[in-house]
Amino acid sequence: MNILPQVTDLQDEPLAARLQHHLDHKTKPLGSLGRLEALALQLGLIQSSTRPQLLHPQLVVFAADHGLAARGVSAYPSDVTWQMVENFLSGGAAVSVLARQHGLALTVVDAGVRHHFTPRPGLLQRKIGPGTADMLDGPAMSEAECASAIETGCGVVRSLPGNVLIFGEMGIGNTSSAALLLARLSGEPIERCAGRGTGLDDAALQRKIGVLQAVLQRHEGVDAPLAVLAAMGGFEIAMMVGAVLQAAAERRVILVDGFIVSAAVLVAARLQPHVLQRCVFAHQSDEAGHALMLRQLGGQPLLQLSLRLGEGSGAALAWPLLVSACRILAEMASFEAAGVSQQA
Ligand SMILES: Cc1cc2ncn([C@H]3O[C@H](COP(=O)(O)O)[C@@H](O)[C@H]3O)c2cc1C
Ligand SMILES: O=C(O)c1cccnc1
Repeated sequence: MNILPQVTDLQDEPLAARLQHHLDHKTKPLGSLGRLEALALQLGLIQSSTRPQLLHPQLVVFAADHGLAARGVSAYPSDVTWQMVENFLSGGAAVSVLARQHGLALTVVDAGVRHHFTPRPGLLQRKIGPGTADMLDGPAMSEAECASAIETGCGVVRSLPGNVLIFGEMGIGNTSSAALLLARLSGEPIERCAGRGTGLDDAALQRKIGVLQAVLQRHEGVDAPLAVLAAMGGFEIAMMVGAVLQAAAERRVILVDGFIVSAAVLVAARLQPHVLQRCVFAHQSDEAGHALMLRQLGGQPLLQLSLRLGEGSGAALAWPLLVSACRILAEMASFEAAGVSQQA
């Protein structure tokens, strides 16, 4: 593979101090805007500015199918992947509604759905293959396919305008991939990483865990992030790894959705740790394993709404908080300017 995008350290003590000074002198008790203040500071550091501005936010949904889905790890059939892609494009999915509500440009990327789509606006055809292979039999994808997916993800980000990327995904079976990536990269037992996904009952969840255990055994000794991604990832996840690396290298803000997007961030962060400085974690999904994933990433989610959908829905819901954080920095008066008395 060509060289991965390089992600530099954003640490800038003088700028952080200036941002904190601005926040501390706004007309409010010290620290009273809580997490919004930390968010404002992070956005300022990403953009190297005391007046960060969010321009042309792009919501990008990566979609692909998974060979492992044939093993009964999801409550829904693989056909739902392409059917939901059609639904995203015709405007009827949750993420379509939320993108419309918030004025977010929505792009769907076919990273490897087992279906032929007719070309249309809003759809990028970037198929690596017709779904991954069954990872119980061998690697989900070859190293060449994995590299191609990562490079394609980089290219998708390069082709989009603006300074904010909001990532979402669609792919029946992909909570399995995400759980496997978490288990192998963190060393945590699969029982702590895997969840009900689209809504498995207790018995089906136990069967899913059994399948995932067998997958981990099949790929025993595979530890390097890119090898783990090829063995147990998905085309949409690998493409998101590239997209995250590229967005981070360009110092764009990355708004992370739920469990599956977080798994892509986990892989990207193992390759380039400073990626995490650009990531805002939108919410903590109800998918079991996401809390553990966020701990691994050192990420504090903005929202906790018991969502367990994916698509980028949680990220779209968190978007206005980023806008508010920027506007607080830009528009709120200081004690001095407003003539308000400071702490006694
Ligand atoms: C109708 C429908 C819409 C969805 N939108 C996102 N997902 C979510 O569910 C899938 C992951 O769960 P699992 O690993 O159990 O298959 C992903 O496609 C994810 O985005 C959906 C799932 C369904 C059924
Ligand atoms: O958190 C997610 O992204 C998620 C959870 C369940 C199903 N699909 C996605």
